[in-house]
Amino acid sequence: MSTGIRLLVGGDVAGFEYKEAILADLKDDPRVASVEDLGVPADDKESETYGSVGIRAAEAIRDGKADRAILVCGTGIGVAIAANKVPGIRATVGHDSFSVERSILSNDCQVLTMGQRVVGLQLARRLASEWIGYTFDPSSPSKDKVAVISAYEGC
Ligand SMILES: O=C(CO)[C@H](O)COP(=O)(O)O
Repeated sequence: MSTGIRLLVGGDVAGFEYKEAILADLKDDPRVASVEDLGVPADDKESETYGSVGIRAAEAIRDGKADRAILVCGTGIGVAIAANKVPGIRATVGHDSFSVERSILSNDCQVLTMGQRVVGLQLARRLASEWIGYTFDPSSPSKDKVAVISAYEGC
């Protein structure tokens, strides 16, 4: 089990309700050291698109201000595309338990994304909690596979 994760939770207007639910769930999770709400805020849900939320989250991780992020938009796709534009960041949509597990154990993803228009709320909450519980093993054979991507990016 991982401990002390500095977590970001964010999304666009289409992911607002799930973002709020996941934020509330993980705020008091003992595996999480801190949770920051990246928005969008309740009083200005149209303030940002999925692109800027995804990039902001990824840049914060790249800059060492957080360890991981969970991002929600309508499909999870837009925030994943945006976060993946930041070199060194590996983001993926995850809507099932196996993919969520492998996103850490195989891919060492720092960002999990989900779609509020795709999966039910209870599944999204459960997947978020499961994801927090996985830790990448740097001695596993997956390390060298992830390193191929990092080398391409120069990270
Ligand atoms: O899901 C989204 C992007 O992947 C976003 O929440 C909605 O985007 P739209 O369909 O372009 O409004």
